[in-house]
Amino acid sequence: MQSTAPFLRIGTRGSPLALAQAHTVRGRLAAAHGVVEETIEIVVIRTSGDRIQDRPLSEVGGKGLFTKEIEEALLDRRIDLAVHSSKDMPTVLPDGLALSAFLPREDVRDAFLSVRYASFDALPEGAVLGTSSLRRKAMALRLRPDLEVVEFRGNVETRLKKLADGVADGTLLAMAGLNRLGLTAHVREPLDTGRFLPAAGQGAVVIETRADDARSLGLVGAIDDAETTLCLLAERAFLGRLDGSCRTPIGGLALRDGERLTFRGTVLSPDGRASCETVQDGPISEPTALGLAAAEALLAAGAATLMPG
Ligand SMILES: NCc1[nH]cc(CCC(=O)O)c1CC(=O)O
Repeated sequence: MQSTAPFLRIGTRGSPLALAQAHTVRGRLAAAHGVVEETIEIVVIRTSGDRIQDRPLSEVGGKGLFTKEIEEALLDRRIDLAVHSSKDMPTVLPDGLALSAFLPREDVRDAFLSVRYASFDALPEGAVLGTSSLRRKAMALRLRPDLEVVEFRGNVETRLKKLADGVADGTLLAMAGLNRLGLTAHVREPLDTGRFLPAAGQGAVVIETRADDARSLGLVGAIDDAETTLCLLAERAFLGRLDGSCRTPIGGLALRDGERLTFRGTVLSPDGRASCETVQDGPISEPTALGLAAAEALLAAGAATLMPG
C-alpha cells in the first residue's frame, strides 16, 4: 500500500484531557480546511511531568516539565503543532517556537467538588481540601484559614478517584477541564472569579508551532480566536513580569469589554494570610502593556515580599 504524508501531525501529552484537547483541535482544523480527520495524525508524547508523579510539581521544577519533550519534537520536525493547556505553558518559550493560535476560551472558573458538601462554604471547620495548586491552596486558606490542605496530584480522573475514596472532603478543579472530559456531574459549585481568581491562561487551549513554519501558521490561523488571543497576551505578559514558575500563588484574568480589556490580578502568600490585588483596564490594542501595568501595580503594592526568595 502506498503511504501518503499526513496533512499535519499534532503532538500532545497522553492524559485524557490533553487527548480531548488535541482531538478538538484536529476536528476544527479538518473542518476549516476540508480534509478528513484521519489525515491529521495525533502523536502522543510522554513528558517528564507525566513520569514524575510522586512529588509536588512546585518542587520538581514546575511548568516546563509538561512541555519539554513536546517542544523537542516540534523543533526536530517530528510534529507540526503542539496542543497545550495555556495554563501549563511557561511564559518563555524555547527559541524558534511560538504560540500561534488559541481556541475560543472555555469557562475560566474553578469548581468546588465534594462527595458530602454542597458548597465550599458548607465545608465544616477543619475539613480537608485536596489540591496541589499553590494558588488554589492560598485562595482557599484566605477565605477559610481553618481548612487542612493536602497534596492532590495526578490527572483529573485520579483526583476525582481520590475524592471518591475519601482522601479529602473537597477539591478544586478547573471547570474547563471537567467540561472537556464530560465530568461536570461531580461539580457542586463553580466558584465566582471574584472570590477565586483563575490562573493566567486557565480555560484556553493553545497551539504552538515553529515560529518560521509558514504553512502551519497559516493553517492554524484559520481556527484562532481573536478575543482569547488578546486576553492571553495580557495574562502571559502579567505572569512573565511577576514569576513564570508555579512557586508563587498568582491569579490573573483578562476580559474583553467592547474596545477595552479589563484585567484583574492577585498575588498571595502561600498561607493566604497576605495578598495584594489590582484591577486595571486598557484599550484592546495594547494587551501586553495592560498585563505589564497590572504586574507593576502589584510589585508597587509589595507583591515581591509575598514571593519566595
Ligand atoms: N494543571 C493541570 C491542568 N491544566 C489545565 C487544566 C484545566 C483546563 C484548562 O484550564 O484549560 C488542568 C486541570 C485543572 O486545573 O483542573
